[in-house]
Amino acid sequence: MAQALLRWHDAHQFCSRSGQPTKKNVSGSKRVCPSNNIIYYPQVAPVVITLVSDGTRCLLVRQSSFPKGMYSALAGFCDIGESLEETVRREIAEEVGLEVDRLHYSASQHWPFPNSTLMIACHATVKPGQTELQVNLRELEAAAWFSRDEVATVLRRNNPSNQQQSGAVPFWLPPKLAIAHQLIKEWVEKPTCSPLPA
Ligand SMILES: NC(=O)c1ccc[n+]([C@@H]2O[C@H](COP(=O)([O-])OP(=O)(O)OC[C@H]3O[C@@H](n4cnc5c(N)ncnc54)[C@H](O)[C@@H]3O)[C@@H](O)[C@H]2O)c1
Repeated sequence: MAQALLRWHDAHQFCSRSGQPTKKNVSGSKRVCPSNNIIYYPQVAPVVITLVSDGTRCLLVRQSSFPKGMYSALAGFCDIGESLEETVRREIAEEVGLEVDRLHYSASQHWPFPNSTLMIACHATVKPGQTELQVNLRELEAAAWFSRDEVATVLRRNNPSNQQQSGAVPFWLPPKLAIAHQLIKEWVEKPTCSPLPA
């Protein structure tokens, strides 16, 4: 958190209107341009992270930038003018070609890597008959459905070095501090996170 704020100050040394140096206030909560009094506040970008389920399986994805073997939930930045629900539906359609049936909020987290984001975690369901993936390979390296048992096993042994030794688990999940981990754990532990359509 402190590092994220320091990085923001470092990147906002000059006023974008006057080009003059900006000044940090005493608490570090903003910067002001002395020549025109424009105030700059630290920015936080909203990002939705969604665990998609078809009722019995969940969808995990990987990007080529992820550490080797790691799979996670689907994340994406909110575009200007979008509601969180619209972002979730758009990202899932764009990245894996699925249509969201139901959606509910789980939790949120400030994530400072590499810049400040507010992660908004949700569970989404798709209809059981509509689970065929069309993976957007410009965004993702892979995406696949995993059963509750498979994910529960990986969560129990979620340490990449353990897995290299045992070779028993084919992938691993984000660490506990990441909201992606909490979202996946919640789905494994609470079957109500993925209600089937009535
Ligand atoms: N805490 C967690 O559990 C967790 C899990 C997954 C992702 N994340 C974070 O969520 C963020 C987004 O994840 P991702 O996988 O989409 O990331 P990404 O870094 O792959 O970004 C995807 C694309 O979004 C665009 N982008 C970058 N910054 C943007 C901004 N401020 N506004 C709009 N678009 C922007 C860029 O074109 C980028 O290529 C990253 O910062 C990532 O670290 C956190």
